[in-house]
Amino acid sequence: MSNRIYVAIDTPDLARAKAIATRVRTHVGGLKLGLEFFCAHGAPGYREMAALGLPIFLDLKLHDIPNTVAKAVQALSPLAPAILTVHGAGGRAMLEDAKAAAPTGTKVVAVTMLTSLDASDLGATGIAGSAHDQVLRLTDLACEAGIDGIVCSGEEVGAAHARWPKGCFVVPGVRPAGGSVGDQKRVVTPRAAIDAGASILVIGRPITQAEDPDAAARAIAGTL
Ligand SMILES: O=C(O)c1cc(=O)[nH]c(=O)n1[C@@H]1O[C@H](COP(=O)(O)O)[C@@H](O)[C@H]1O
Repeated sequence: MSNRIYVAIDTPDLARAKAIATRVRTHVGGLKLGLEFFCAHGAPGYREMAALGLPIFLDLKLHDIPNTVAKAVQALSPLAPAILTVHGAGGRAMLEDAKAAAPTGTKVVAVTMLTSLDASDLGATGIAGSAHDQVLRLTDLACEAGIDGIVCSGEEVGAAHARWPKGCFVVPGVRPAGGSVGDQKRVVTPRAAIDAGASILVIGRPITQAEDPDAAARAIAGTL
């Protein structure tokens, strides 16, 4: 089975982004470029990273009215990312239109509940109930909208996968045992996420902030 780790290249520094990607490339299955990188470098930076030869996960977490999201996805289409994120909370029509606008080879996945949030954060936004319930609600919505999968934490991925066996399940908020969690709140180990049904692991700081990113990526891949 191919390597399921996408390393999150969260930096505005293009030279550093390339250096990290080049160092870890043999131990990961792809690169994730998110808001920090894309706001700094846009499509030209994306293309420089894509030239390194690994699949690219473009994580822009699009969330707006259906027409705006569909036009944004269309504008990104020449980049043909392997995976593209939108927010599930954007609603069914937004998800359907995002998928319709995406190129055939691009998986569109919906963020359910950010891994940096817990139930009390959810309550503060006016949503009662547990993280588990919220993730499953948005999993059903994503499945019904006909997109390719969801993003959730390792705590919910087992239940979400059981509900949607053919979905693609992206799990960030992953930490090797004992690793610093930083701003993440719903965290599991890489092995636990895979055992529970994750299709793809997104791992950033445990690799990119390590003294030796190459060794860190190799060590994590070795646990899978
Ligand atoms: O969509 C994502 O990738 C994402 C969703 C989510 O709920 N939580 C989350 O952390 N992410 C991303 O996953 C990466 C996690 O980075 P680390 O916490 O450094 O491993 C970041 O690039 C986040 O933007």
